[in-house]
Amino acid sequence: MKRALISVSDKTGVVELAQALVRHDIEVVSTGGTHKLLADAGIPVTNISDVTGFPEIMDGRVKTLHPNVFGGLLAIRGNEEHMAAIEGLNIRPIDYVIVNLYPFQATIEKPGVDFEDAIENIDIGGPSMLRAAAKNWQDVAVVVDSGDYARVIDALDNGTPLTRDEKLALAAKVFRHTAAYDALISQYLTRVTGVEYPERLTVTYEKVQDLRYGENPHQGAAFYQEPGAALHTIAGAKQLHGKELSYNNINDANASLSIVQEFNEPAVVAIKHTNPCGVGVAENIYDAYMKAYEADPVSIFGGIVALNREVDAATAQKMSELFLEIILAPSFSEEAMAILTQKKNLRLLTVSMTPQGGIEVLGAPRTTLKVQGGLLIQDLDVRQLGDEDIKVVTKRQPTEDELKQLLFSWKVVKHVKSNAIVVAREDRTVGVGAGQMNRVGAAKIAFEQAGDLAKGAVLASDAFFPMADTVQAAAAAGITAIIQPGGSIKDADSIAAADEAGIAMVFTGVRHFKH
Ligand SMILES: NC(=O)c1ncn([C@@H]2O[C@H](COP(=O)(O)O)[C@@H](O)[C@H]2O)c1NC=O
Repeated sequence: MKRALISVSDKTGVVELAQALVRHDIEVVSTGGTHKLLADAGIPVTNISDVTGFPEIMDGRVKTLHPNVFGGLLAIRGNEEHMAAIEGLNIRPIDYVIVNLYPFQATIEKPGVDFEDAIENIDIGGPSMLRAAAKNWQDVAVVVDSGDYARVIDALDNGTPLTRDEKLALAAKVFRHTAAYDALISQYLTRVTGVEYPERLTVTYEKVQDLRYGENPHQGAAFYQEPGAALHTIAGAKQLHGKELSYNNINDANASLSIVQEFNEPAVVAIKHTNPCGVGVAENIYDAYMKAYEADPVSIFGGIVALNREVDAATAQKMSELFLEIILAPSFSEEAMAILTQKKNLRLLTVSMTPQGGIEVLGAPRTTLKVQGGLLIQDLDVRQLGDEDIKVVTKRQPTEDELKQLLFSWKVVKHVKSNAIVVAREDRTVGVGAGQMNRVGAAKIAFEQAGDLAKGAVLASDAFFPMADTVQAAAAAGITAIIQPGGSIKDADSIAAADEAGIAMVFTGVRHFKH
């Protein structure tokens, strides 16, 4: 008689599976809680203690860890020595293993999780059984995912046995599962022990969805999320309407979210190719949108717009006049939904607006960049300016109004690809120069876009000026105040150029490269 061992924490669907096994004369063996559930459902089930000859001990820390179990799992059926060994010891083969693990992830995601509770939720016996069965995959069908129960039931009921490929696929799934489980434990303990950049990086991501393609149609792609990805991240966003998100949509929406989360006041960000083409802040979301729109009415076309307040009817109406790929906001009013859902292709996403770098389960938020043969990983750039960072280096002090505009432009320039220059006026960008190989080139693009609006505007630069040319160009364009990190050996030249033009310039001592 064949044997199945069932030991599951998540008991979804397990009664139906056990019924099918029993229907086909397969003996079911189970551990405490699973045994009780199956017995209560009227299913004949053997207690694991009758197999091991031991009671479950130490609050379940040891229940299946026994040669009578592992011999039955690991014996290669075609190996005479193996079979003689287990037979001599009165160990019976186990042909099916259905196991899922203690809920470690759910435990560490509980607010204020207790360390002892987390440790107790590290499953030992379950992964051991899964790995043993998966190693012996040709002889043991191993099921870790309740989504695979239907196929096992079908195999039994319809006489379509699991194929070699299916059994190998089930085993591969097990090793992905146990590897991810251990990765999560190691990440948690890495955080608890305060190790910032461990000697070995063990991370795990879960698939959210396959994507139609990557950055270009000839590239395959999928979207994965961090376990417990928080609600305020793009992975935690909820899609209310529209076509499936694309690779570029997700990347752009992420960029828009990162910028809009910089602001506490009502703010709107329009994004093209991960760079902001318009950012506006105001007392209400409609005005903020109009500022972001007017910043660059050309580039916003086909763009992604993030708002940090509920989208109301008036703002929705205005946005519906344009072709946009995505609108992302904490919420949409009913009227706004009625207006925007008329646009079939427009994607509507809700995301909570907790500032970036908010609650994280597995430690400080980081950014990663895949390079050939490796991975660059760094802390997220969440450095905010304090009063102590602002150093006026020119003869002229910025006015209060200029300082406000400088701080606004500084928040934006941090999110623009380097070399980055942002030209801004009253709480809106008017020119953005992104991703240029030289700084003055980025400035020229920003001035050209700003046109006459550059006169009397302010300028932010993500890194220092290597020479005075950008300040001279700014003076010619009519810029009145500049914010930049400082730190060039030629700072004195830039300061002199600013003084000559009557420009007020502040150094922050903070650089915001973004590549
Ligand atoms: N210690 C052991 O020998 C052991 N054997 C199985 N488990 C786990 O116990 C859980 C099922 O327990 P129960 O059937 O009592 O509800 C499963 O998640 C299984 O992975 C064990 N628990 C933890 O390590």
